[in-house]
Amino acid sequence: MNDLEMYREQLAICDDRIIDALVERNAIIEKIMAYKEKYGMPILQPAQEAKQKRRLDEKLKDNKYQEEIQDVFSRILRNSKRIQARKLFSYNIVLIGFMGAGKTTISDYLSTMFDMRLVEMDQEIAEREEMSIPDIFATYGEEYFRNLETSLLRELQTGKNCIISCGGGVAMREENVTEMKKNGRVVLLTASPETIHERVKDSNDRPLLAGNNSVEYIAELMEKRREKYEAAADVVVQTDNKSILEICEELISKLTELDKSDV
Ligand SMILES: Nc1ncnc2c1ncn2[C@@H]1O[C@H](COP(=O)(O)OP(=O)(O)O)[C@@H](O)[C@H]1O
Ligand SMILES: O=C(O)C1=C[C@@H](OP(=O)(O)O)[C@@H](O)[C@H](O)C1
Ligand SMILES: [Mg+2]
Repeated sequence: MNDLEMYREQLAICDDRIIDALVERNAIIEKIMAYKEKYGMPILQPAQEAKQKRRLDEKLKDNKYQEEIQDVFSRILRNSKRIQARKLFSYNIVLIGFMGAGKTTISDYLSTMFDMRLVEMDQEIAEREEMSIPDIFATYGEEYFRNLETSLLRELQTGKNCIISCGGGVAMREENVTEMKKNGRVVLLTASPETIHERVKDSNDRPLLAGNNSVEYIAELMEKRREKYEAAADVVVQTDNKSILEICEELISKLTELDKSDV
């Protein structure tokens, strides 16, 4: 055997060790998940994730291949998140609720924590139309926007394990709710009119609130929509005075409870 062949054999042995380590690592991930479930512990532990990262940074500080190894670990972490997500959610998570309830914020956080695909409907529509939501309303009218929402939602039913952040009006159409439920569980986020007002009062990207941005108007529109939101929801998470992490934990635990009661 010449040297080159010998090195190639050594490389193959190394790869086998990496595979064995990854299999072992993934099995540990599953054990951690089972442990958290058994003892009712929070699934998302950003502080632990940060601690793990600090440990790696320290360990690789003077390593010649620091950048390359960090890159591999970022993928390993992403894949661990996917393993968790696939185990927890075999469906789309669809967030609905009034403007300012936190659909965009919560979806964004969840998609990062579980490395799940995220579709922010407002953003997707604005990108496709090459126009902001207020401009779409002003140029083509609300009905046109609502039709775009319906066709996007239909299109999204080909996938699973995706987070769909709806615009606040999406759940008002019955046909949209039928679409959401094909592959998804529907999570309703709620907040009081006062909280909503506090959250949205300085924003200009919600045409329905332009010139109407008061607690009274919000309360009135919310009341008109309430029945449809509640009818569409599989689970409800109230968000007043709660942190993003608390809301996400509650959402996860309510969804997993729902799955247990389904079987
Ligand atoms: N739980 C929360 N606590 C404090 N502020 C929040 C919370 N959830 C959302 N926000 C803030 O409220 C505003 C509206 O949130 P957003 O996610 O855009 O709501 P939606 O998509 O439901 O309209 C944003 O500025 C966001 O940072
Ligand atoms: O409630 C609504 O009818 C709307 C909510 C908005 O999304 P957010 O709920 O994310 O603000 C956006 O889709 C549009 O301005 C209409
Ligand atoms: Mg939003």
